[in-house]
Amino acid sequence: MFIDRLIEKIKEKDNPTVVGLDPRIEFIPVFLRKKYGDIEAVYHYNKIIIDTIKDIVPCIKPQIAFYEALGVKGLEIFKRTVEYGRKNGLIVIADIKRGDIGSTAKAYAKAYLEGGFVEVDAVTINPYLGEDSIVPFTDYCNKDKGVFILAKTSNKSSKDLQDLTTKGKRIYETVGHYIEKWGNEYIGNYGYSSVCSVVGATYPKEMKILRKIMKSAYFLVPGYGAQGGTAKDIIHSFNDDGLGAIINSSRGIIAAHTKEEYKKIYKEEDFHLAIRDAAIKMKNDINNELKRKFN
Ligand SMILES: O=c1ccn([C@@H]2O[C@H](COP(=O)(O)O)[C@@H](O)[C@H]2O)c(=O)[nH]1
Repeated sequence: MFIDRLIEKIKEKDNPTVVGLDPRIEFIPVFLRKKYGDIEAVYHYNKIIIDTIKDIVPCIKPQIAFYEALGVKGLEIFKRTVEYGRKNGLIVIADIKRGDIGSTAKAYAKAYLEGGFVEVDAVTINPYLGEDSIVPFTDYCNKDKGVFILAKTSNKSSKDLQDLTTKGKRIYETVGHYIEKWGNEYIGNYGYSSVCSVVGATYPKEMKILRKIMKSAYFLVPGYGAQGGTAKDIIHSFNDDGLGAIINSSRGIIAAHTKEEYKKIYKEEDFHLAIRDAAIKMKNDINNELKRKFN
């Protein structure tokens, strides 16, 4: 089951974090761009990142937008990146945020969870269209796949719709109840479901509320680092068993080498060492906070 595989990887690496592979050309060191050209360099940059973090991190989350923006070649690089990550033992969550009527959702699910385009371990889903747009994806939870459904997103405007109150509940709370219900039939050995949730690091108060509503949904928590979320902010995404969440950072890790503090230490050819340092720092910061809370 997807959720058991995810939890076992997190335990094996003692690391509840995920590295977001959201490449921008300007992050890629010039020596790689010169060697491969701007677009192909994206693949080699990703490959070096995967080689650099695969022994410490359980999971990667490539964001499809950054590959689509590069055209057909970009999509091909997305596919090769996913395949390279999985071949190297990493769990891959494709951040595709799909949401459409059931018959179309079925095609999206086939594209990503059955290998029509590329086979990943899990995808992100937007629940705005309701249950019949979700079921074509959750059906794959019986086939070792996972689904992460947006509940409270990390962006400032998430309040516009998600914080509205209807029937006495915020929309994000209602979504939380639905996610818990949709996940009931896919509970694994650790008591968590392969139907998971997305909750932004930038909303610790809402996160605490959602943790109470969703007892068995694992949380994917974006918004750490570049968007301002800290180890203290994300701590309520975890349950008392020390499980329940995986925290994402994209720019904060894959662009670490562009920050002054690392530029001082590493030359361009060693950019991957800055990325590794940043990934280890994130792991330690979160684990220290977890120890403070649960020990
Ligand atoms: O609520 C959400 C849902 C998804 N994201 C995605 O996560 C990463 C965050 O990137 P950073 O560079 O660490 O800010 C990106 O792919 C978003 O599309 C999110 O930020 N918030």
